Formats: sequence, C-alpha cells, structure tokens
Amino acid sequence: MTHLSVNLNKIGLLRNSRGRDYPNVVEMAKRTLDLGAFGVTIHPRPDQRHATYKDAHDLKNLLKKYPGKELNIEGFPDKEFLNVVLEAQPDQCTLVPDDPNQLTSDHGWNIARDQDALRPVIGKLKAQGIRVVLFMDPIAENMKLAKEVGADRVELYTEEYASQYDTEERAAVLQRYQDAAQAALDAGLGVNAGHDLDLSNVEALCENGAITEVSIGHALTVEALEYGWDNVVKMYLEKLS
Ligand SMILES: CC(=O)[C@@H](O)[C@H](O)COP(=O)(O)O
Ligand SMILES: NCC(=O)COP(=O)(O)O
Repeated sequence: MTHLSVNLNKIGLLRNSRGRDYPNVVEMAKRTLDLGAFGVTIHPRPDQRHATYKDAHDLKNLLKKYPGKELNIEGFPDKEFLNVVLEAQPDQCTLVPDDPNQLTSDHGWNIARDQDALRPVIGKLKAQGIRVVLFMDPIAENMKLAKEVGADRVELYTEEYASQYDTEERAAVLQRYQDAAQAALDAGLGVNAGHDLDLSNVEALCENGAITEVSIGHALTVEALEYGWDNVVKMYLEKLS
C-alpha cells in the first residue's frame, strides 16, 4: 500500500483568485483526511500564489486533531520558508530546488553541488523532529549522496514518467524509476514520489511496493471537476491500496 498525500495548492489558487476564503483550504483538508487520505501537502512559493504561509500554520492546527495523519510542506529552503516550517512543525518537509519565478517544479537537487548548503538545513529540520525529504530526479547513482547529506527520504520527480506513460517508452522509463527507488532503499532512504501523477498512471508506478507515499494535487483537482472531489480521493485510495 502507498500513502496518499493530497496537495492542496490548487485549492489555494482558486481561493486566492477571489480574495475571499472560499474554497477554504482547511475545510478541504479536513474533508480529504476524513475520506481516508494519509495526509495533505502544500508547496507555498515565495509569491504565495496558491498555498500561503498562513495555510501552513492553519493546517498544522488541523492535523493536531488527526493523530497518525501527516502534514507535508514542500518548498525551497530560503530563510522565510524555513522559518515557517520551523514554526509550523509539519511531520515532513520536502526540500525542492525551485527558483522563485518557476511556473512549477521541474527538476531535482544537484546534491554534489548543493550539499554544503543542504547539510545544515537538513540538520536543523531533523533536530526539530521533522522528517526531511529531498526532491530528486530518478537517477540511481545520486541516491547514496542524498543519504550522506542527511535526508530521511527522497521524493522521485515523476514528470518524465507521467509524460512518457502513454508512449512506447513507458516500460523503460518505469524501470528507471524502479531502479532509482531500489537504489534509494538500498541506501537506507524511504521513497516518496510526485508531480503530474494521475488516476491513469499512479498504479503502475506504485505496484511494486517501493514507494511509501505519493503527493498528488494538480491532476487530482482537475479530475475532481469531472468525478467530484470525494469520488476522486476514493478512486486514488482504491488504486493505492
Ligand atoms: C514539488 C512538486 O512537484 C509539487 O510541489 C509541485 O511543484 C506543485 O507545485 P505547483 O502546484 O506550484 O505546480
Ligand atoms: N510533490 C508533488 C506534489 O505535491 C503535487 O504535484 P502535482 O500532483 O500537483 O503535480
């Protein structure tokens, strides 16, 4: 079984588009957890275009009422982001090497280049009992270094898997992700995955059991326009069970 963490960024985007608290991110998180999701994720970006730093605190307060469920906060570890994470104390923090002006996340860490910056950040988060995840491209050779800089898990960046899923490259690409996941496990890391996963491609990625948690938001929100939020969350839970 793979845990489902629903990314609420697009709920935040809809909310921010009218300047009122509707839809309410905390209400959607509560609804999602009550449906059986393992957790919720937000990825607040410096411009707070969708998820906000206030959402981090509000969601943390909600999760206090859900023992065993988790809050995952993703983002680039700049000073403001780290202050928010250290205040909010999520269960998990996924560090993502995004520039502020990126449309969305589109690459994993270059740990060999960034290790001196990452080590103290990871140490500070872990000292607070926060599980630390590094957002990584599916390159098996890089997994040992993720462990060496102190990460607890990696999150495999799955855009390439998703974009190749409906092509004849599917099997080869999936094998590369499975090899990267196994290399992470062999290095003593847990394995998460996310970005562009959807109802059609999530099952094949997770069926060998190597992946502990997927975080899904964009496609899930779009699919909910067709099937309804509750039905879509239940559909993912069924596929990941
Ligand atoms: C790291 C990752 O893949 C997700 O957090 C993704 O970046 C969502 O961000 P947007 O919702 O801004 O696309
Ligand atoms: N880490 C991936 C995530 O949180 C959601 O990515 P997406 O499903 O919005 O592409």
